[in-house]
Amino acid sequence: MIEATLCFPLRGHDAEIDCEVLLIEKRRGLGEGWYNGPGGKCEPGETPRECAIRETREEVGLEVTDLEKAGELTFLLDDEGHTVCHVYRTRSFDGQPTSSEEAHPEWVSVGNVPYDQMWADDRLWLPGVLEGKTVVGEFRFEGGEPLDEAEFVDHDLEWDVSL
Ligand SMILES: COc1nc(N)nc2c1ncn2[C@H]1C[C@H](O)[C@@H](COP(=O)(O)OP(=O)(O)OP(=O)(O)O)O1
Repeated sequence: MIEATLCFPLRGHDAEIDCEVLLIEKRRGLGEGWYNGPGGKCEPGETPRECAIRETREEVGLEVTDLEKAGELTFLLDDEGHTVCHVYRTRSFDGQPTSSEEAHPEWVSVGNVPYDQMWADDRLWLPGVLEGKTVVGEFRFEGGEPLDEAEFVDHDLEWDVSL
């Protein structure tokens, strides 16, 4: 199974109206053309936390620290484990987000996240993660590779878990 990460840098106050999340518009690879958090696949010997920090640096040039684990998501494709994705959020970072070949960054109000331009599962778990909750989820897709062309069919979620 692929091990991957997502990192959601946050800025502003906790109130939904003031708080913004850094999303990327993915420019290549899985989920190309959709919005997501910075992230990617773990390299051999790398912890998920190290991966989230490296991917955020490589994709948008931001040095994130004090990552808080917010979720563990398993994506199944045709009943087989495809990807386990470790989700982090943080309010600590240095630098200004800049575009790379992989990603175009954009600060978005947490009340205005473009779920209609994101993976179909995101609207189920990302709002809670942006509110500060923790989640473990399993999401089933059908229709064969690649995952971003498969159909999202079903899910299970457990909130406020210890990660
Ligand atoms: C199935 O639902 C998904 N939802 C969300 N929000 N994100 C997902 C989903 N499935 C995969 N992802 C994430 C996990 C990774 O952050 C990216 C995919 O990363 P990619 O395959 O592009 O990995 P990289 O290491 O960045 O790419 P290279 O191999 O080109 O270096 O999507």
